[in-house]
Amino acid sequence: MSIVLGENRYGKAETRLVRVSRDGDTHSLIDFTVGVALSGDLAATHLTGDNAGVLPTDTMKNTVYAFAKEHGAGEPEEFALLLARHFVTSQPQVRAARVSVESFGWERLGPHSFQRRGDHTRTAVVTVTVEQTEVISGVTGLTLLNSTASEFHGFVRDKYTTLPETTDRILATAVDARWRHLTDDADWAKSFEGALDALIKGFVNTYSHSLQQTLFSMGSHVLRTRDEIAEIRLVLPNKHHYLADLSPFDLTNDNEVFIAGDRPYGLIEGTVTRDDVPEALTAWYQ
Ligand SMILES: O=c1[nH]c(=O)c2[nH]c(=O)[nH]c2[nH]1
Repeated sequence: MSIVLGENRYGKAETRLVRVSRDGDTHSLIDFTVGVALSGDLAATHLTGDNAGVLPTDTMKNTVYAFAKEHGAGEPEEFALLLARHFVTSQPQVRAARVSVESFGWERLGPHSFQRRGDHTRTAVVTVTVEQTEVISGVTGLTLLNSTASEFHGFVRDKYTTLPETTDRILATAVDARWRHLTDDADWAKSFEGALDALIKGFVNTYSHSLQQTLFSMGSHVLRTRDEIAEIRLVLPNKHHYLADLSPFDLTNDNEVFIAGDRPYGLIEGTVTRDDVPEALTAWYQ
């Protein structure tokens, strides 16, 4: 038996970047958390401690800030592409760079005043290898609720099943979605807004018999409306709302008073894809 080094990568996680752009008294704001992970010919440092091929993670962090000054931060996908391409083209031992960006929205309150938006976070993950580039955009924490138009019945029952069937329930989730682009060149802002709108419309306009059905409908709606997107992965927690039992107080409850559940929660996950698109790079699966 011999012991060998398996897959590895290294980088700087969660570099916090705020970039202010000044146009006279009117400022604009970009707020990113950036992750960099590099892989390639890095066996020596693991096997012998020879660091000749190791670009320090501290340098990666510095590069994020220097690029924000030199190039501006721009759209998350654009900034991630710039950084990933830089590491692959400037470091011969680096074969792949994965740059992730979480972008936090700030709503304008005045020329130089802002309010942090808490309703969702935009994400981008770019992987650049010597041969290929892959751009994944996404959203997390997009919380949606339909107070009706949701049923759940006809499911399997065994001796442990207690869940009552329902033809009218609250359906709520916090959407965590990632979608893979067909190319590395798009109007990223427009594409994101379009995909977000399609996800929301898909949720709102689906009469649901399960969160699984809603997932497929949301994903399909994105692919039908956005030609530049190859496939989409959705992770949807089922934010259960339980009907409160008001019978001890001689009160009826016609789907009006609910207990918002916390844990545990159902977790519905799925990919919706076009059947004619090329295979994803590994970044998709991480
Ligand atoms: O939409 C749902 N899908 C399920 O698989 C499930 N399971 C469950 O208990 N409630 C629900 N709701």
